[in-house]
Amino acid sequence: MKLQATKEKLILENADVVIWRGLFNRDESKRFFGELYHAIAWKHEAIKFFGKQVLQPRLTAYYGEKPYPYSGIIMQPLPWIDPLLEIKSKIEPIANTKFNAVLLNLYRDGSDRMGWHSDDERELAPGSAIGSVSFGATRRFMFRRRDNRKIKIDLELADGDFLVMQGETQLFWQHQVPKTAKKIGARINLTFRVIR
Ligand SMILES: O=C(O)CCC(=O)C(=O)O
Ligand SMILES: [Fe+2]
Repeated sequence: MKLQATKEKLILENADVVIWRGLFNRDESKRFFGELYHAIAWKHEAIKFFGKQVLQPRLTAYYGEKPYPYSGIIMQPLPWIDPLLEIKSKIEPIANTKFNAVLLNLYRDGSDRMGWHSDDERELAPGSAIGSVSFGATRRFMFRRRDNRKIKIDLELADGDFLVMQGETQLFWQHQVPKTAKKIGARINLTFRVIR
């Protein structure tokens, strides 16, 4: 039987965040995780952090049609490959958006993470959707308000989940994937974007 994905709308002021739980079923998620793990040109990149070069606490890759300045580096895209196009064509009608690039993150274990940030680079089409697909280990995903960092919300992103952030979300909120002491396996995250 084909499981229907369920849609959750986050109740968050000055934000538009929707999560489709299990948009990719177990078998699809397992296949995509394996394909991406092997086919993606994962890199351990240095970024500028308070003027210093530091290695990112995760592996990354960037594919698509336009360069993207991110955390003090300019990421040059690699050309689309099949599994990325397959995922993109599944999520585009759901997000009602044509994406032209994807940033991928590989969290090798619980100590890999992504710190607080907003995806508000000028090169991102303002208000456009960011479509985030997760495969592998479940990780915590948190939002906090930019003008009052005590206001936080916490959710979990699991294998096959699809999260869409758009509208004013990046203007008012930051998000992060914190590290965890739990013994967990790898997670692959793809954030599809619209670059101007
Ligand atoms: O791994 C995630 O779920 C978040 C990734 C993210 O925020 C980003 O790539 O900008
Ligand atoms: Fe982000």
